[in-house]
Amino acid sequence: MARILIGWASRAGAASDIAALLADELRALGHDVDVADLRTRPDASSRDLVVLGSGIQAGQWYPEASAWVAANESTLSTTRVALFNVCLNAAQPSKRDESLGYNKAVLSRVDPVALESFAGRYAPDKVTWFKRLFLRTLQQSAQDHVDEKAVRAWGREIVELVPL
Ligand SMILES: Cc1cc2nc3c(=O)[nH]c(=O)nc-3n(C[C@H](O)[C@H](O)[C@H](O)COP(=O)(O)O)c2cc1C
Repeated sequence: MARILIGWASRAGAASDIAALLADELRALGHDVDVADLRTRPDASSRDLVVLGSGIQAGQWYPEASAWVAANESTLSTTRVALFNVCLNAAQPSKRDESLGYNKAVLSRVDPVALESFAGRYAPDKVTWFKRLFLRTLQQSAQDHVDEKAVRAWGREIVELVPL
């Protein structure tokens, strides 16, 4: 049984839903899983695997996720880490490199065993007027691409990387 922390940062709920799906999958495999909003500054120590995920705005992880990674850099350097982001570009296979590229800033601080980008959702009612203006320039309408099967499959993949 592995001790696993899944930390997430979310605005529209896609990254937190994905974190919950991963937790469900890993618990079903018999692992000990804590799931935490990174704003609560969870403890990274004594974990066999730390899974970190953030939604993306303007090509960046959310600030609380980047801040938590910076604050825990030294613990993470001796821990197996898997990273994922959640964005709309990931819904388009032709934009996979761009989507994975949104993890770049975090990669300067951690060396993950796995890296993923999941397709998220856009819910206009969860976005402020000012940010909707930004998105309109990207021509986005309401959409939900969260793919439960893909998320659960990645969960099974990353736990295989933990020697037991
Ligand atoms: C203001 C704003 C900026 C965004 N910028 C990007 C972007 O640069 N690239 C992208 O692929 N998706 C972008 N998105 C889409 C989000 O990444 C998507 O809604 C994702 O589901 C967010 O994760 P969350 O639901 O956990 O907050 C943006 C969304 C908003 C509201």
